[in-house]
Amino acid sequence: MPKFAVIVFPGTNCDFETVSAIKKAGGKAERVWYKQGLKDFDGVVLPGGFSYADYLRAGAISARAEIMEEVKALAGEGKPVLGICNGFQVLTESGLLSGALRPNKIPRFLCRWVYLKVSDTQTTFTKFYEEGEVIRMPIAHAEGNYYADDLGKVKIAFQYSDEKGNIIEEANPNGSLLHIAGISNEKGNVLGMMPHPERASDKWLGSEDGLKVFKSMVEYAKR
Ligand SMILES: NC(=O)CC[C@H](N)C(=O)O
Repeated sequence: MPKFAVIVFPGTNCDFETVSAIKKAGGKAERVWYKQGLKDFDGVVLPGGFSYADYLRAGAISARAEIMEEVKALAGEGKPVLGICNGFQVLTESGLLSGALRPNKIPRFLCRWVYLKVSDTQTTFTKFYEEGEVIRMPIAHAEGNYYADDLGKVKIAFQYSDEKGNIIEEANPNGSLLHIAGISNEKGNVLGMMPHPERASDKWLGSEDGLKVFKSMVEYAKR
């Protein structure tokens, strides 16, 4: 059974839920304090939260922690690396994914449910979805407005949409370029997303649409 490290920085707050979601998806998962090493893991998840209280820019300080060198090495080996919300911010700040997460268009913290269209089912984290599938999960961020000068090095995995999958202005909560909610690297083994799939991993949470992100990742890591 593949084993995943869920990295905890000072201020991370979605680590326990993320561990539960990975376990529910059939994997093993452990919380790993950022000062610990990353030995014997088949993949890494950088969970959401307020690491270093979003000081400077969200994710900027965590991205410079030593453990990120190990995460880069692991990504280079083709292993899965998933960044959720603050984790996505850490991935762009560390250069593992290109682009940046700017403050939301209306500069305030947004906490609500959104619809997403699955735009790419070829990544390590989206294989269990159908092309164009519309899913529902929560967002909770102040800096989620994805921007990149050049989209040449990324693939769009998730886009904000309406209930029917239409990519319209009103469905974009934060002003992100091309309504981007999640992107991956070219290989598809590093993915960052602003919405929280772990908060949509059980019916009693209001949706279990996010579970397939973890199932896809676990299945991939079994190979
Ligand atoms: N839920 C989160 O991970 C929040 C990320 C970050 N603290 C922000 O507000 O943008």
